[in-house]
Amino acid sequence: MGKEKIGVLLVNLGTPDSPATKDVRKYLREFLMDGRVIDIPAIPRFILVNGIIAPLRAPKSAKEYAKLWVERGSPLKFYGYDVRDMLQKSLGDDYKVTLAMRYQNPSIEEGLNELKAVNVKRIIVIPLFPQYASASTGSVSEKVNELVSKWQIIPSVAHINQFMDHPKFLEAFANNGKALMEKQDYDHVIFSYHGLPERHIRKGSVGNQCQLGSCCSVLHERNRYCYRAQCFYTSRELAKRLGLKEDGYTTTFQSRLGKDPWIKPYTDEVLEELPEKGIKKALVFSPAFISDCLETTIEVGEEFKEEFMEAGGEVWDLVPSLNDSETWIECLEDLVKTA
Ligand SMILES: C=CC1=C(C)c2cc3[nH]c(cc4nc(cc5[nH]c(cc1n2)c(C)c5CCC(=O)O)C(CCC(=O)O)=C4C)c(C)c3C=C
Ligand SMILES: [Fe+2]
Ligand SMILES: [Fe+2]
Repeated sequence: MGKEKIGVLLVNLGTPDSPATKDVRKYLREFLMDGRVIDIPAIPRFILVNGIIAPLRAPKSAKEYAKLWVERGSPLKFYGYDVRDMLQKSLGDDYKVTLAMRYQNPSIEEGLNELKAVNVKRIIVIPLFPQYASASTGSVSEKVNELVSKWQIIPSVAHINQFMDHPKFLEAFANNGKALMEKQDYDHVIFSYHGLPERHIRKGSVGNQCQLGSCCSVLHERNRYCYRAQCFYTSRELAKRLGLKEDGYTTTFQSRLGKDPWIKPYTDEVLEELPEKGIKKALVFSPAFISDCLETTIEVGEEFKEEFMEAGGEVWDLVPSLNDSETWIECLEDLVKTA
């Protein structure tokens, strides 16, 4: 009998199969029909997603995806494969590493089946989201549990549910920022995270103690899975590594969808006010994403840049994501080995 392996399942959010409107519509439908993403009852959700959001949004999003697409496809996916291969190489033959996407392809079912085929004795699931949110991390864990629970033999499964405080994660992002800071002086640094409806934070708040205000500026035992508090914590830790003073950076939230209030401050509102305060050269991090994707390259790198320039700004530089950096692979290796 060969030596039993440990399985590692890396899971990112997902991306359409192509930038064609029909594929983007299919992706949006699967994504937004997840009850952890649009958290309303299934029938109104079905009507909202299939009757309004997916048909209206798909053509516009498809144009954005066309700008993002390169010869190898969507960065979220091709960097995912590169990272899988690099991690497999550094972990060696005692492990089997697979990549999956929560929505579309390669599916979580395919990823798990690859691990089942080599009869892994244990599975370590790493949702590729630095900060915990029910809509991202929680959804991946729920899907993995649902699928594995149907297996005849259920292996032990460990879920890594956040890694925003891992020293290698912070070092990898800080290094990418420092490389730009060596070439250019910036007036201010913005840490722009994916947003969430405020309701999601309230629902996940232990004892309803989150007021969505300054309470999130301290991370402690009771709020340690508050997404907003984890984002502020990530900014503080990155700021320390970059040598920034408290007034040298701002934490903001982007990518609102729908009319409900999302967590504040909003990136687009903050950036418009910066030039009149004398902040004309901005460096922008997107530390909720481990690889370049639509929300970083297009939304931050192009759309926000245009808005900043129109408001009187001069420099708006996006820090590249972790992608296939060595320090990021070391972070993943350590997460696996200490799981
Ligand atoms: C960082 C983790 C993410 C959380 C939390 C999250 C929540 C969330 N997202 C939407 C709606 C959309 N997000 C879209 C793209 C997108 N979202 C994440 C990550 C998180 N989302 C990533 C990595 C991406 C990019 C994927 C890529 O292919 O590059 C989109 C699709 C793009 C668009 O049409 O603008 C939507 C829609 C909601 C509603 C939500 C929480 C409630
Ligand atoms: Fe999203
Ligand atoms: Fe909070």
